[in-house]
Amino acid sequence: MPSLKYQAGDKVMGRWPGSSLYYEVKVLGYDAKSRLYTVIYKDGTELELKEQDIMSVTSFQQRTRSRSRSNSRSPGRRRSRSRSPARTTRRSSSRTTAAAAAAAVATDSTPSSRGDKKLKQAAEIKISPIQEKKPAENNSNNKHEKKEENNMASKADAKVEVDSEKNLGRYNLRRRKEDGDSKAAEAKPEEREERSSAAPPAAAAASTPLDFGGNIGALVLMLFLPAWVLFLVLQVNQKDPSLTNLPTLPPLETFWDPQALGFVIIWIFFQALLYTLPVGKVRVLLRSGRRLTYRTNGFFTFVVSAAVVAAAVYQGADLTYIHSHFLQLTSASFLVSMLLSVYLYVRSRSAGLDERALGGNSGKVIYDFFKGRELNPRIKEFDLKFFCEMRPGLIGWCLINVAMALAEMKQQKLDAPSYSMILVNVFQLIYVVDGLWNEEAILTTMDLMDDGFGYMLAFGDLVWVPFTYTLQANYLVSHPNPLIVMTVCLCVSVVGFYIFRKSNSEKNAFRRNPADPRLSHLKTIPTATGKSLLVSGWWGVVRHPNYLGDLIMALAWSLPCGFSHLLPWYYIIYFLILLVHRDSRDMNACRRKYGSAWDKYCRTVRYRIIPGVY
Ligand SMILES: NC(=O)C1=CN([C@@H]2O[C@H](COP(=O)(O)OP(=O)(O)OC[C@H]3O[C@@H](n4cnc5c(N)ncnc54)[C@H](OP(=O)(O)O)[C@@H]3O)[C@@H](O)[C@H]2O)C=CC1
Ligand SMILES: CC(C)=CCC[C@@H](C)[C@H]1CC=C2C3=C(CC[C@@]21C)[C@@]1(C)CC[C@H](O)C(C)(C)[C@@H]1CC3
Repeated sequence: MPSLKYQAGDKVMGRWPGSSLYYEVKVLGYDAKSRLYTVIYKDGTELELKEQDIMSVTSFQQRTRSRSRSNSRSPGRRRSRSRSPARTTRRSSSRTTAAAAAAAVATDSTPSSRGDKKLKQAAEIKISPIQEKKPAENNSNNKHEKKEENNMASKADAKVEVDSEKNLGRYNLRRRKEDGDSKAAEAKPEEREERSSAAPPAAAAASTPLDFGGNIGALVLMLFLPAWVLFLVLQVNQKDPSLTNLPTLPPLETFWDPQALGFVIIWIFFQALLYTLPVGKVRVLLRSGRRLTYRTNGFFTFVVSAAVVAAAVYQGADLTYIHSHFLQLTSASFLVSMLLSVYLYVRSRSAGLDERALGGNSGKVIYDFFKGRELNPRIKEFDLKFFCEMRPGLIGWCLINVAMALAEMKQQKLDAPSYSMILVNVFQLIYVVDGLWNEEAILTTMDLMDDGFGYMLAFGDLVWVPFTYTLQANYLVSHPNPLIVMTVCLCVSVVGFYIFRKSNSEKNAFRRNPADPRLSHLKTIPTATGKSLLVSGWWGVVRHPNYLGDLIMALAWSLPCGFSHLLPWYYIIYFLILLVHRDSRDMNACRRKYGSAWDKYCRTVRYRIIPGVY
């Protein structure tokens, strides 16, 4: 390994996955493809580690010394750390000693005397080979596994058993059964949150295999997506929209309207202002040693926005401007999303390695620009990705829908919006308000956890969502459709929403606090990161029950538009493609994160989105 930081045979300190504990390890080799070092612990346990999880012994000692010095200077800053799954605070057990653990050093901010004691306790790790399980044991009904996992969830201070899975060279961490107590269940919510977030950092220096066909695919998408939005926006005004009846391109100057740009900017700044107000709960996401705080005041923002818009209408503002200047508003938003993407790319060049997303850190300019390099770009505490995903476009979606209802009344000379328009408005309003009400759930989604913030999300949040998700309402303005299947629409919507909400809440609650007594009936699979996977309940039916619910809702949004044209059905077709692709991206990401535990989950829960079909 000539040009590598660590050479085979080097004695170094290796971080234990999912924790902040470092152990003395010997480097065995390096795999250039996966960019992982194979290291061996003193007892013979082998693991694969990223470069940033390894440190030379000297720099480790310097770091530990300087930390304990600064800690002894500022005792007020000490805090008890319970987030690591490998961390234990219990008395030593004769069954739980390991040579590897003897070298363990806690790197957290504890004074050295206490640190030594903690060290010993942290060393209570048992390393034993996993038995190859018979297929029957892999079954989700395996009570033993369930019990073990429940213990794991409910004990922040339980001992950890490290099992080596010989065939794959991977490891599972499991708490031991007999260590039952309910400390974690009693812990304060903030503490629980920290604990359940104890996964290894998602950000890393290395990149993952390229999605979307790499540079070329990203370039094609970057050109295709705005062109497609333009196509839809022009199509929806056609009397008879169809793939064979293409719209004519308007003169270039019609795209540009400074007033429309002004409105877009005012809307974004207004949303940004509301986002910064100190209202709502503060949520914490732990990422590569950083504490990221999020203020979840989405619902409040929605209510204030609605009140301000209502007041403006009362004062004589004409919301139908949005319908009549739709093209200009779309191009203005596109311009803003482009500028934002360039800003994001430029600032990502100075982002630290641990602040970059795995997916957009390939070194290929176009691909990285598209996917986004920085995971959670922030201006001070202002999180750009979280804000863009949850505020201007999402709330703008409802504003546009209301404008379409008013435009329909104006165009069709109606005293009230049509039933079809009301249903589309109400269904989508519920979807958006639900998203804002459960805003903290977004912190466990792929976008926040794994994807960088670049063109894809900037364009998606600011252009795609507000200007294409409103297509059904926009279509109804000039294509009235008498509603004959009201009850069917309502039933489909309720079923979809129920599945969507229940499954998302189940996963979110589990990720926030695996020891939640309301989830104690669920079966889980432990993984080497310390996090577990739900294998019963909604997540035992299919691997993405939330996508299933979302798709069923999408059906309910198109039904009120009737069957005269394909255009209002475009959303469900697009959404199916998006979610199938998203599902495979997530499958790959989870396989990388959880290794054999993920394969086991997939063997147990065979279908991805639609039970019995896919
Ligand atoms: N309207 C729209 O345009 C869109 C809506 N959505 C909706 O947004 C929501 C979020 O979607 P998305 O972020 O894609 O995906 P998910 O919310 O499904 O998040 C996927 C993550 O959940 C965790 N996970 C997966 N399986 C399990 C399991 N068995 N037990 C516990 N955790 C598990 C994994 O992360 P980890 O283990 O690290 O926690 C995985 O990476 C969905 O409801 C989706 O329908 C999504 C895209 C577009
Ligand atoms: C084609 C293209 C540019 C794709 C970009 C994808 C984005 C449009 C979507 C990625 C994930 C999203 C989510 C929502 C909106 C669409 C995007 C941004 C979401 C905010 C909608 C409301 C839901 O309740 C939600 C909060 C679960 C959801 C989160 C994911």
